[in-house]
Amino acid sequence: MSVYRRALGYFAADRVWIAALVALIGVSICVGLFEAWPLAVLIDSVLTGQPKGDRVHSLFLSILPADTVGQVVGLVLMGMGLHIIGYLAWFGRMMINYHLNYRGTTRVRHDLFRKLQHLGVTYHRSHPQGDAIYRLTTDAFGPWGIMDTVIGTSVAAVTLTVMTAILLSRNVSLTFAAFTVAPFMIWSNWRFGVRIHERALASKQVDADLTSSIQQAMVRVPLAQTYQREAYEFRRFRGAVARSVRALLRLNIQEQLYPLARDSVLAVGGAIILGYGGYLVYRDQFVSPVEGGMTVGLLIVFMDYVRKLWEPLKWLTEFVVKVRIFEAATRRVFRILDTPEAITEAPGAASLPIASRTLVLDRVGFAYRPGYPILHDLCATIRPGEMVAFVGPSGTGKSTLLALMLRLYDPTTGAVRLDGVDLRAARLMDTRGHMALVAQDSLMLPATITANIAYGRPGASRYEIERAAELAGAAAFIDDLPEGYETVLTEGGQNLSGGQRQRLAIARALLTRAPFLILDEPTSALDPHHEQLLLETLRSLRGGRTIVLVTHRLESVVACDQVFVMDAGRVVERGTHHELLERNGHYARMWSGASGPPDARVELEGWRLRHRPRRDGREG
Ligand SMILES: Nc1ncnc2c1ncn2[C@@H]1O[C@H](COP(=O)(O)OP(=O)(O)OP(=O)(O)O)[C@@H](O)[C@H]1O
Repeated sequence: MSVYRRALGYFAADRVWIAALVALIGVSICVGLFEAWPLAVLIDSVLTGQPKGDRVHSLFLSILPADTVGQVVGLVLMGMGLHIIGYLAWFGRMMINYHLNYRGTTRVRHDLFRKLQHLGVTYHRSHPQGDAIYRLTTDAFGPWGIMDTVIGTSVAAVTLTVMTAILLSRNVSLTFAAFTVAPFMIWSNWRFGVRIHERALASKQVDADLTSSIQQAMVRVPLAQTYQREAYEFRRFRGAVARSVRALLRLNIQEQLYPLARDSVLAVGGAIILGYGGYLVYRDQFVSPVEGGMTVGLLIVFMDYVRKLWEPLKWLTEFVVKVRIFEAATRRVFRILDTPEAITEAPGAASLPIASRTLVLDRVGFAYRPGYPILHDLCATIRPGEMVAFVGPSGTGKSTLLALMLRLYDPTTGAVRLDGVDLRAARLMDTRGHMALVAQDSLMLPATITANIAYGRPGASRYEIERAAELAGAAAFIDDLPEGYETVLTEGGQNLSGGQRQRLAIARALLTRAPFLILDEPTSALDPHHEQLLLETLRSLRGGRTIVLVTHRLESVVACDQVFVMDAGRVVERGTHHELLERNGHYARMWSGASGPPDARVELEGWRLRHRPRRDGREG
């Protein structure tokens, strides 16, 4: 029950609209019940010249003029009026329905989107993107589905009860005759209505799979070309399209069989009413006339009601299945909303205004999975304005450590502190506001270069943006583009080279006012010329900003104030480049592995910088 209550809670703010909807539904029901009566009154009371004494006839006749022509015209106008009122009520209902649907679903989507944002990397790295998209686009309608089904079924129950009461009050045996088709109506509703619903959902799911498979295939085009797997990729695509077509065909068959079944049952129902009702009219009007007996007008009302039985029976039949489907979608939404967030802000978290601060890694340990630690007992102190580097073999936990500095994860043991404040006790926005990260993959947005650089500081001036681009070594290539800073990047920035993307990512970080610049392999895609430019920029920033560098290019760390050498998740050495060479340990071995024998390394350092092969001085 709590799922239903919670789902309906999304519409609590729309009570007035729901009340208006209920009122309009009431109008629709009344119009539906009275629609056939003007014709019945015309035939039974006006054309015969013998007004019937029952309440409905009396009601109609009381508001009509006394003369026959006036009554005929009045009844025709009433019939038209009822139709128009019925249509207007229907239109109002539909508009309120859409309105409620979109308002409620928008609230669900807002909650879901915010939650997906807060769930952060831990969640997103372990769940496919398509899953989040499906929940946001399709499952988000679940709560409205529940609301709609509850309203629709309640209306159906009321309509059916009132109709049955009216029919019974008119003629009991004909009412039973009318209801002989009800089991067939229920059966065909069950058989087709429910199936259509299920198959429509299945087809939507297959369509979602097709979309995501197309998206993946487009991403893989270069890979497929490189490894000549186009035929394989086409087979995958063909398979996904075939599945979609099969699902649609299965749906279409049911959609076309349904009206056939419905019309057949209605035809049988109409025939029963016409046959048995016709006999009753003949008996009560011609064989042995009886006051209050069956009349032609009443027969028309019966025929109309039998036709109208279909809709409420459909709602009642489908209720359980429909509501279950929407309940399942709603549960999928709530499951995300109820997922505990790995990183949360402590109640009363300390405010940490943006400023240069000392960053301390205090015996930090970390494991992605319990029992499999990546980092062990790691200590480091990074003072304001320093340029430090973490180096070490691939997979030793350097990027993980940077993620801990941004509080994308919390340490399993120990603490990361800014000026002595444990990041877990500080406001999350404040912590992250201190750090500008250039990650290994330079994520670009499908927007202008200006917008890409200014993403972390939307209010930056044109001068500041151009200055950041210049410092990152990106200004020259941007100026060479026909549309310069207004060049629109394609998805993922694929219309730029890897090195150009990397320089834009660096410009983006430089533009922020974050005191810490955290760079994960910032020169991996840069040519020697641009690598040197960047290192000069970093050196010039030293003192103003604290720079934390992760790199495999040891030339980049020569000028660092501290170099932390990591191995298997531990800091095994620390010091300046020269101190570490003196120690002749891990670092010295890494250096000699990269540059030659340790004793030749100082000379080599200068030589390598001078003689590195130049490819294209301007393109990374
Ligand atoms: N999201 C994750 N879930 C589980 N394990 C992970 C995750 N991210 C990284 N790892 C593992 O953690 C270890 C450290 O990875 P990390 O990326 O921090 O290493 P690194 O030193 O930065 O490597 P490289 O120099 O190659 O970038 C690796 O064994 C990696 O497989």
